[in-house]
Amino acid sequence: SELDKLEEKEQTPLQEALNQLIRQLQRKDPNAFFAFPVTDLIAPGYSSIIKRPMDFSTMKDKVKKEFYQSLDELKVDFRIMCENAMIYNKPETIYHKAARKLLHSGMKILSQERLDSLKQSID
Ligand SMILES: COc1ccc(Br)cc1-c1nc(N)nc2[nH]cnc12
Repeated sequence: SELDKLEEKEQTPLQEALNQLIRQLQRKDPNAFFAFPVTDLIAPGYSSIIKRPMDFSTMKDKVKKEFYQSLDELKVDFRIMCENAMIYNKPETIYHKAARKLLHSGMKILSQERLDSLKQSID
């Protein structure tokens, strides 16, 4: 019914774990450079250089739509997001540096040990 469509769907344990991880990762992006998609207006030619754009808002949308079947799939998108910034932006730029730093801290948050123990809590 119309009401059913409006009512929020219950989050699955996987969705809760994914959203928790995204919150932890976003805290490592204080400038919010990775909060929303990069546009060609912000970064000229971006869409012709970067084949797989990714950002935190897109990750959250994928969680909501249950596109992620595992925690590891989030790790793939996170790495792509950081690598995109290091491909498009030259090493001396603040965006390249922010991406390298974010990737480094994010890989700790998404370490195999952390994901394995989170997986236990989901099963
Ligand atoms: C959403 O992107 C931005 C938002 C605000 C501001 Br200021 C810069 C960016 C941005 N700019 C560039 N050149 N490369 C990026 N990689 C990820 N973010 C960016």
